Amino acid sequence: MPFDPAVVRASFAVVERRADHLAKYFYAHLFAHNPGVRAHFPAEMSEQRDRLFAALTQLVLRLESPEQLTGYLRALGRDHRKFQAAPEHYPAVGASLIAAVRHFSGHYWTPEIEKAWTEAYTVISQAMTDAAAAVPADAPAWWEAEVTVRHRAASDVVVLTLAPDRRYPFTAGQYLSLCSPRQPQVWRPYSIANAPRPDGTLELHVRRVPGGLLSTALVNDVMPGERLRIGPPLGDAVLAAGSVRPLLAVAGGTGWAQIKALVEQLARDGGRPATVFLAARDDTDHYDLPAVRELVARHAWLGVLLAAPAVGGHREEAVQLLRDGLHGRDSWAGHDVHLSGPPDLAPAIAELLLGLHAEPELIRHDPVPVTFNRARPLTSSEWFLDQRDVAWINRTELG
Ligand SMILES: NC(=O)C1=CN([C@@H]2O[C@H](COP(=O)(O)OP(=O)(O)OC[C@H]3O[C@@H](n4cnc5c(N)ncnc54)[C@H](O)[C@@H]3O)[C@@H](O)[C@H]2O)C=CC1
Repeated sequence: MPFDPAVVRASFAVVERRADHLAKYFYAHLFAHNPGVRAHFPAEMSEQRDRLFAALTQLVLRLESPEQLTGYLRALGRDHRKFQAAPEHYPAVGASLIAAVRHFSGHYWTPEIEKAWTEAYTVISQAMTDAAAAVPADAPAWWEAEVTVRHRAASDVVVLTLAPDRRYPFTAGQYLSLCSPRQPQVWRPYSIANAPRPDGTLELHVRRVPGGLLSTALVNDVMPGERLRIGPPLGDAVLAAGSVRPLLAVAGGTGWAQIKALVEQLARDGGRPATVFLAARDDTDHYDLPAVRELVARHAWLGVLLAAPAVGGHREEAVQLLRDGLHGRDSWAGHDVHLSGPPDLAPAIAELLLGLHAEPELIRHDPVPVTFNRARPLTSSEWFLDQRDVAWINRTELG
């Protein structure tokens, strides 16, 4: 490896708590030095700030094992064609990223650190530009897709059917990114909720997120006949090739979308024992029950357990119900495990299942977004003041 990941990580730890300021500085630097790039970003930048910057820094910080990231970076590079990202944009973004970290590092910044960041970023951008360049010239950077069906499945959830304008090859379990002309340049990921269909249509489950630009437009405003833009399929939380193991899936909320696609694919493949836990905030939040019942009625190998408290139940109650349900079995050894839901679900449920003998290499889920450690003290004096549990020596006991 040309650079030392530990150097990069240690240097980021110095500035991590100021991630908000870093992100602002990063975009200000990028747009000031490259005015043409501004048009590639949404008009409203507050939500965007966290995204690109967080994604970038997380990539740099995870570079310990570039071979693990290779597939991901390749997919990311192909996906970025939808932003009309050109090779010349990559050095511009890298320069602004490094300028931001340098600015907030103060006297901690050294030529060695700068070299490590530069080399780490080069590995990432090279992998992404190579991947974009390797895509056949006639392959689309994005697809146009018409909304053909819109079904309000719960007060804040819609199930959309999209018809892409060209063949859209994907594997059940993958997700795509979506953009509406109602919110230009705002791309958000959604799981494809079906196995590939002969008519090529795609099902998406969208919950309105408070303050969410795209989800609000999709749930409130988008109507059949409207056109959306979709990026290439992403993600590798697909069924293990050739597996005959029984399957356990845990879905929270609209995380059901991904699991539904996997169940459909299992059915195509002839079926094998599958247990699905479907968790929701409360009974009324189970939004796709007719489809769930139909799948269960049709496939004897499929069992679905609904876990949701009565209306008015707390989130903790919902989480506990799911945990109790999974504890209903002493061992999940030998199961292919798929987890899909809010960001904290996969790590929490994976940990619980490992305690119930699930095998780590058989657990699959989409990457979990990492949040910055804003609690990290800025200076050594802050660190000292932050230590609430000072282990004072109790002289009477000593005596
Ligand atoms: N729409 C889509 O295609 C997909 C959405 N997602 C994600 O799914 C999430 C769905 O959000 P909501 O419906 O608002 O979910 P939510 O926050 O209401 O959670 C749904 C249920 O999951 C369970 N749960 C949540 N966290 C848990 C934990 N730490 N341990 C155990 N159980 C837990 C609880 O039973 C909870 O009621 C979003 O974060 C979305 O990004 C994931 C994959 C696909």
